Amino acid sequence: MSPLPTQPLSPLDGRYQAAVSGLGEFLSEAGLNRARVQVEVEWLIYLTDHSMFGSAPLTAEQQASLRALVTDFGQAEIDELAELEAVTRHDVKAVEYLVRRRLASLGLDSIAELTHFACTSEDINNLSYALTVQSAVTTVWLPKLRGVIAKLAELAEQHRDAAMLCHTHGQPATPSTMGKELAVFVYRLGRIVGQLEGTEYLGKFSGATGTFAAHVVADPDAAWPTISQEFVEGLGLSWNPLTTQIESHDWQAELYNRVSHANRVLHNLATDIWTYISMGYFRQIPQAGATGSSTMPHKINPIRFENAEANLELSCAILDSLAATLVTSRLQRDLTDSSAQRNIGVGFGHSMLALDNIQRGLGEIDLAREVLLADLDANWEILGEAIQTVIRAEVAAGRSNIEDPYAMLKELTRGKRIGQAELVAFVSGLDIGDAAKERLLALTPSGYIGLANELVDRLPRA
Ligand SMILES: O=C(O)C[C@H](Nc1ncnc2c1ncn2[C@@H]1O[C@H](COP(=O)(O)O)[C@@H](O)[C@H]1O)C(=O)O
Repeated sequence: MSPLPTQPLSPLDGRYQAAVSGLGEFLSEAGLNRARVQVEVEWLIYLTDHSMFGSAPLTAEQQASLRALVTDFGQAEIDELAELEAVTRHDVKAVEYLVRRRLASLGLDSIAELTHFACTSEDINNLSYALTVQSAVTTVWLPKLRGVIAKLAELAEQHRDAAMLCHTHGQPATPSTMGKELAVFVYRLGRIVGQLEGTEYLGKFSGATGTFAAHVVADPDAAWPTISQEFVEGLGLSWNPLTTQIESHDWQAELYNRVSHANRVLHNLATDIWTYISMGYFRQIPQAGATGSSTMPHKINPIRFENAEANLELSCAILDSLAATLVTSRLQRDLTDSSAQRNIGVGFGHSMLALDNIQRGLGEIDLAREVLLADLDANWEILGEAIQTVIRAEVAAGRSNIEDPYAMLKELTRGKRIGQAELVAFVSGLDIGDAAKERLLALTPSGYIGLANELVDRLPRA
């Protein structure tokens, strides 16, 4: 057997590449290296703009040519960095050397020694991770989540009035509408999106042990904490003033916990829709050319929701691990965070893939209203709650003397299948006020939905 050509080991880089490719723009190694170049370049521009260490501000053209190193970052830079790193055995040093090489070719040798000035690698790395994770979350993952929420909100609105038998403990229970049940997920996910929108992306820029030691020795008079704050905030990040060598990663733990929380709510959605499909409440729309089972030709399987379930679990496993481990680093630093952070994209990738499958799955189901109605009609005993509650209200209001209405209805309905006729006969014989009796006689399982449909209208408008 001849060996295969090099293969991607992760399915995210193989069969699912198209669904997650937007994340690779930021959370891949190349995305990280491009951000590292950006931070190095911006620090050079900051130092020269402030004429530090005898430098003079670069011309607008020179600044643009430096920034073009970021915007034009491509395969040539990726290959060159790999070559440089093979020698340096240090990924950030390789980026510094790449920038220095470009300075030479741009005729900016005079500022070469300001490259990576007073920086420890983490000064570059933490800002690069904050920038790339921020971009991935705000421009790729959150929009995908918002797309799923919008689709769910559309379905909630569409099925606002579709009465449905509920199941608590898997047993028939007081009905709702399918719209309201979907709206619950819209509301839950919307809250988490709100929290995610408030994420603080923190950055530190204070040298080898977070003390500005090299900075102060190089220029005792400069206001280094202010410079650090200005620089970090200038990149669109929040400044972390007090750290060891590494940014403490608390913002990352907070973010990944929230993303995991969103994943878990989506998992609940996926398993609920799967269950509704298996109950016949949702019908799967056949896709032209698709096969359900390789042997049972009749089948359409709910594979979109099953794929989502598995990938949400994988995403949580990775993001939970990151959230749990990134917040500790021995003394002033160990390198475990660096190794772990290389998997941020994998954590988001599995979630992104799940979102893609949920989005597709939601577009391939139809509500089977007749099944919903038939199920409601087969379970008149669920009106036991309505009847006992109305009797109690009548007793409280002095219009009835019935003793222990709950026990009475329990006797009639518990563990039994009661039809419309038995319930009508039972209600007709009740000694309660006329208006209440009329209300009960008019009640059907599909009409016993409370305010379920109106509750859908309480969803915040997008
Ligand atoms: O500014 C510094 O570099 C300070 C230095 N701490 C480090 N900070 C950040 N990166 C470092 C550090 N040390 C190593 N490396 C480089 O990390 C890379 C680890 O590679 P891999 O195991 O593939 O994740 C790999 O490229 C390593 O070379 C310290 O001594 O405190």
